[in-house]
Amino acid sequence: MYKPTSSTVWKGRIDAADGDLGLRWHQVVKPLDLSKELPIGHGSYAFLGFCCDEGVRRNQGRIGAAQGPDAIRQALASMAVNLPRELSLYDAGDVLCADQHLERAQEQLGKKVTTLLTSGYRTIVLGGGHETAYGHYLGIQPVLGNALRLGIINFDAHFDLRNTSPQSSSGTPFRQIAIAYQEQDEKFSYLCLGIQEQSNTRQLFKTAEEVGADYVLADDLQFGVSEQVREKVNTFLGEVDELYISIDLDVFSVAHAPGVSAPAALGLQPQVVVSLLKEIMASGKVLTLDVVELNPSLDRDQQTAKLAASIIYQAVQNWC
Ligand SMILES: N=CN[C@@H](CCC(=O)O)C(=O)O
Ligand SMILES: [Mn+2]
Ligand SMILES: [Mn+2]
Repeated sequence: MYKPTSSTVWKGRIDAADGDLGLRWHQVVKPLDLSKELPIGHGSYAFLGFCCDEGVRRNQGRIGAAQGPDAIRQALASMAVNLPRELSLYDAGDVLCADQHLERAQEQLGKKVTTLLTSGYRTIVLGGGHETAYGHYLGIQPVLGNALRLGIINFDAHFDLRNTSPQSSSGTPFRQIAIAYQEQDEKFSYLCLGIQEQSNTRQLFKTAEEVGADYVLADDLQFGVSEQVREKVNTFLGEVDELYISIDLDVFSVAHAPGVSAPAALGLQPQVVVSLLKEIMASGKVLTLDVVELNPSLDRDQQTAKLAASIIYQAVQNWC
């Protein structure tokens, strides 16, 4: 169910003649074995893979996202090191989903996320289908003090608020979280950015309204970030104490992200997402982040994996 990362995945170009100034991420990432006692994180970044596409299978999608974490690592390997000096990168290995036991794998993911967060790391979970989000949330929840309000921002073409009956899947994580809030009689603070109108049924829009989900349509993000959208995001940021950011790669146009289960013909341009993401990361409220739904078997020349890696790079560079 858990395996520390293999050192062979972090490899890439070496600019030996440039010394420290020529370093890339594969030369500085350190392994972190979560089955042992952890050094204090001091705000360093820890990658944790969730090798799972059981939720995608249950959601009638195209499986292959279980191979996502290693494909993202390979693309991250060649990122240039421009990190603040005191911060380090760690790879905390992978949680695996065995024998279609999705719920067990999500619990395991949650435990590992809790361990990392309580030890002072900034977690970056590498999915996995979007079922990653419910496991991720299980790990965040115990870390929040009673007085702290969690906000969830999901960059996604889809609400992922499907009914959990007959079973949970990659289409249900935010419904599962909404139910958890409802059971506690607390407000569910969820903002979904990049919704494709034609890919979400009237039932999903109705559920979004019922659970109090807010959203911005992809149509309203096609030509940059308007003042209206910026205001909506800033109002949301102002109402919460901690943020969980989830980035489903199918929010991007298929021209940029072909390697996903459900590609979006009218998806977003990467630069629009990056500019919003930078502002959100700079809020000082981001606790943890995931990037999900990469299916390397559907990718084209690592295009989607490289986009995932570039998004993670931008998140790290702008994480305050
Ligand atoms: N993770 C969510 N996936 C989408 C899939 C849509 C599709 O298959 O077209 C959803 O459930 O809405
Ligand atoms: Mn999704
Ligand atoms: Mn999606």
